[in-house]
Amino acid sequence: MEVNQRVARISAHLHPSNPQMGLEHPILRQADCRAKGGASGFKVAILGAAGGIGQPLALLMKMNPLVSVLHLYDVVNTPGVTADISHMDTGAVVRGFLGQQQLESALTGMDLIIIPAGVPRKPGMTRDDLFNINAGIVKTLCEGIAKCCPNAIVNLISNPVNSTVPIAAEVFKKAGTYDPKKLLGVTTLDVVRANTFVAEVLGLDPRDVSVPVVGGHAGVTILPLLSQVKPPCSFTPEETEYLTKRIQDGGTEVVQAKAGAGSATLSMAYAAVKFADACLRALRGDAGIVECAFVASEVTELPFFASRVRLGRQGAEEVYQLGPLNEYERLGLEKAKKELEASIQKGISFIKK
Ligand SMILES: NC(=O)C1=CN([C@@H]2O[C@H](COP(=O)(O)OP(=O)(O)OC[C@H]3O[C@@H](n4cnc5c(N)ncnc54)[C@H](O)[C@@H]3O)[C@@H](O)[C@H]2O)C=CC1
Ligand SMILES: O=C([O-])CC(=O)C(=O)O
Repeated sequence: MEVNQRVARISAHLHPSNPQMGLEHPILRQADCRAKGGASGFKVAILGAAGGIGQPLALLMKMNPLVSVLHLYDVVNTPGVTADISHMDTGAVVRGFLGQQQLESALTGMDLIIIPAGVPRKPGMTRDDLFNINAGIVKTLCEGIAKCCPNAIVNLISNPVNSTVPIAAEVFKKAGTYDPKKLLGVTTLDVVRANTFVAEVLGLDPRDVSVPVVGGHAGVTILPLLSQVKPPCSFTPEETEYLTKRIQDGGTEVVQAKAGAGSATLSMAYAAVKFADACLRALRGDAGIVECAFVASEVTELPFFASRVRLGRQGAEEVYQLGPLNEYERLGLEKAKKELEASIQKGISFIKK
């Protein structure tokens, strides 16, 4: 076949959102290459991929050997981010999608959807102050998921997580696609921080420390269970107070340090990849994978709660009880539940109203 004919044929097969489209490469076009791509592994989409979390998250997911196809969706800047990341010499094939009209193409066929879309906090704001903007964004994205990939596992990062997870659940219920096991609010950053701060106090390597963090993802709803730290250890009342507060205020610490330039992005991308990788290993069939996440729950009287969950092919296949709490943690739990109840209700009402 003449090169010109071949290029014409291949151009017709290029995805309309391919960021390479319009770039005139000499003689050989991208789709003209012999690589098949996506032969084995999972298909992952990041929604909000051009943002502060989205970009490093995309970078790290492109490095994950379990990912065969990586879709990057945002309402701005995905062509540049996609072109950039697609040059990394790792296995995943990267495709970019820009704007609402390409949302369905971005979602179709995906196994795992990670959502860091939405506005971040500025100093003086609570996560709940983001509700008015982010609730609508999460609703639209979840409507797309219900339509195009209703069986995908969803990792929801957008704040306020305590309300956006109930919003997503209501959207899926309305569409008749809700599977509570597959909707997971990402609270891994709380665990990552807790491991780091506890390791600092104990003089250990953070990689050797595991702290369960339960409840939710905002202020007092973030409840580290310091009585259940592994390796087993004990804390003075002062250490307990310091650690609990620092873990609960970890997000605000970063928001203040960034002084108006957003909230945690790099540590969040790290945490999101840690969690997404656990979900992918579970999808592959690995046994014994346990992570904390904000999920539909019967652990308390609230319909959603963060606790340790066992991940499997279906998502959060088992939600673990909290285990024995000390007096400090019991008091913390009561405070957490009060605030959580209102945030969950706010999310549900946003869709039901
Ligand atoms: N769960 C957690 O532990 C954490 C959650 N977050 C939350 O993650 C969210 C994102 O934070 P950043 O990346 O720092 O914000 P950012 O503003 O840097 O990026 C957000 C991205 O979302 C995109 N976006 C806006 N509307 C969209 C839509 N309708 N569809 C797709 N994309 C859309 C924006 O264009 C932007 O690229 C915030 O809500 C933040 O509060 C942040 C840190 C930790
Ligand atoms: O604090 C924020 O707004 C972002 C966030 O959720 C975190 O860093 O934990």
